[in-house]
Amino acid sequence: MMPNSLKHRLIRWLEDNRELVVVLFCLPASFIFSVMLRVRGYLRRLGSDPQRHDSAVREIQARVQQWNKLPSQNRKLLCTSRPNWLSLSTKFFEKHLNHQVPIPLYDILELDEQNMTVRVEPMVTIGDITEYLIPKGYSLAVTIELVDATLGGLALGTGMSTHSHKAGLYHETITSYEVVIADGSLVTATADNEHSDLFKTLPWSHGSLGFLVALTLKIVKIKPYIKIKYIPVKGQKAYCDMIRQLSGTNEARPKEFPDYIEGTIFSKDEAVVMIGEYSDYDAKVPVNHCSRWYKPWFYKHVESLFRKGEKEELIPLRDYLLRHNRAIFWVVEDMLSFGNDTLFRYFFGWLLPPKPAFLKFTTTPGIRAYTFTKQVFQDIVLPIKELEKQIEIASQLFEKFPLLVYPCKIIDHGPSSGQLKRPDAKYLVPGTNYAMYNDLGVYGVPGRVKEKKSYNPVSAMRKMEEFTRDVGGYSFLYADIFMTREEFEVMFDLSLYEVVRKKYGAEGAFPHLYDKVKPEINVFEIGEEYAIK
Ligand SMILES: Cc1cc2nc3c(=O)[nH]c(=O)nc-3n(C[C@H](O)[C@H](O)[C@H](O)COP(=O)(O)OP(=O)(O)OC[C@H]3O[C@@H](n4cnc5c(N)ncnc54)[C@H](O)[C@@H]3O)c2cc1C
Ligand SMILES: NC(=O)C1=CN([C@@H]2O[C@H](COP(=O)(O)OP(=O)(O)OC[C@H]3O[C@@H](n4cnc5c(N)ncnc54)[C@H](OP(=O)(O)O)[C@@H]3O)[C@@H](O)[C@H]2O)C=CC1
Ligand SMILES: CC(C)=CCC[C@@H](C)[C@H]1CC[C@H]2C3=C(CC[C@]12C)[C@@]1(C)CC[C@H](O)C[C@@H]1CC3
Repeated sequence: MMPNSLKHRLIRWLEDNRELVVVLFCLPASFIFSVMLRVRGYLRRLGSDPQRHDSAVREIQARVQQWNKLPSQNRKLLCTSRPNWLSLSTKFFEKHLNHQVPIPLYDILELDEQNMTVRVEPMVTIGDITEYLIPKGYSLAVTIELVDATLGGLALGTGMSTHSHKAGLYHETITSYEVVIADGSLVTATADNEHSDLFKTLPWSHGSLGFLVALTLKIVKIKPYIKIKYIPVKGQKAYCDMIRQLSGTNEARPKEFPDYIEGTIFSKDEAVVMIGEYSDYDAKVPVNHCSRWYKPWFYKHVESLFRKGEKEELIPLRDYLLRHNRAIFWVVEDMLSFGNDTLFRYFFGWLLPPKPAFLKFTTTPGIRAYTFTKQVFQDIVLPIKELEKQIEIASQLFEKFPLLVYPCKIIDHGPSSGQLKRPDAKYLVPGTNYAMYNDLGVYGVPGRVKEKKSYNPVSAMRKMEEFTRDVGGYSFLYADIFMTREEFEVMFDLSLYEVVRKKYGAEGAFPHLYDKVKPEINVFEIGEEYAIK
């Protein structure tokens, strides 16, 4: 046993030298961890066999049927056995309190070039599908930027990308879900079959309605490059108006929209707006392999354009899609302040990013409390007409820049059409059935924490959530939420969801959505304890 004084000295040393610990321990360990996961993925692919899909699904059905035979007092609620640390959520849903069913479904089942769809098993990752589709000249209509996200997790959570002003949220690109429901039967839900109610409520359901065993997604034709134009803009109104105009929010809409739109807001008054188009090689435009290990972090490169001025570049498509991977947007900056220094990049840049799964795997209760009290990881879907207000409130509450803005179409599917409330009529784009929203991404250590100014994470986040509810927005549910159940039910429309839960026997079989996504820790208690007074 180590004496207490020595233990405290060691902890103190680790805290005072934490960047050294990140470089000498976290990054190499995370790298080895990633290699091990890659080898596991490779071995899994070697033994993969799409023909086995039906028998694997029968096995899942059999397990659910066995669960049904258990005496009711022994029946814990169902969830998948995917370990928590693999999931791209900041929370640790308490799987050990549930009955876990393995979903060993990792195969791409069928590419249908006629109908421009791909049928996949739910555990296929964004990394797998881009490796498969891009060489064939396709990509998903909404390709999320994190290689580890699974296509099933995104379907039952949500997803968005810089193409979402055209394609909408990820679930708008799903044409069918194959689901094992609570009695063990297999149903296929599409927009217009007898399970259309299930189809409408599976997005944002987080595994609270059944086990997803396959899904079919729309794909789009691509070109090898994205021709990207960076436009540095000064003045809040100027950059907000530009993003709205480019994404087609205003009545006077351009005929053609850019394929990709992104805004990175560096201060209240400065942003770089990026527009990208699919492109073939063009000798007149410089090529930037921006995802290579020695290249500046993407958002730093973008920031440098304030000095250099407007610019056009060709980025190979995969490099573009993974442009934010090495710095996890700007999350890594707060762990490693010198991570973007030239020398570090050339010698150690290949060690980045620390794998989110590794960060979760090594999270102790103390780190978990630290992560949600002294850091903020939030993506919030808000009406783009309120962009100025969003920036004002987020910067007041968190003092954290950059902020990420992705425009996103929210389609009005009519009354009671799923968990997403209908967009308010005042936000609808005239002459269309959709409103233009945007993701506002806030990531990292709030300025107030860095400067040791008073900061209460719970009241800050609750103010942000209140604003979100007031304007009819939605919080991404991978992130910590601070809402009570009543407030949650104001943000989301659970009317059809509750009907579907009853109809498909999910009540008493799967946890309720709110219970699935609320933080596993008492945020109010811990938030108070850690608040900077
Ligand atoms: C061993 C280790 C593991 C880490 N794991 C994660 C992780 O899982 N997720 C993540 O987002 N970042 C992780 N980090 C990075 C850490 O969160 C960053 O260093 C932090 O963002 C620093 O912010 P700051 O400079 O504002 O901290 P400060 O405000 O200066 O930090 C406040 C206090 O908390 C301590 N502290 C900070 N981070 C940790 C931590 N993770 N464990 C224990 N004490 C800490 C600091 O040393 C300091 O005493 C880890 C760092 C270390 C050394
Ligand atoms: N750009 C973007 O849009 C991004 C979005 N995200 C978010 O990350 C999450 C996706 O991460 P990922 O790690 O892939 O997914 P997760 O493992 O976090 O799964 C998300 C939810 O879906 C459930 N689920 C997953 N697979 C199945 C299945 N086959 N059957 C039933 N339920 C299932 C999980 O339930 P269970 O707990 O039972 O496993 C969990 O509640 C989403 O919430 C998404 O919103 C993350 C990064 C970027
Ligand atoms: C661009 C959009 C729409 C979303 C990007 C979301 C990401 C920034 C987050 C998704 C999962 C998040 C996690 C973390 C940081 C932010 C995300 C990558 C952590 C790595 C933060 C540190 C914790 O210890 C583990 C988290 C895992 C999930």
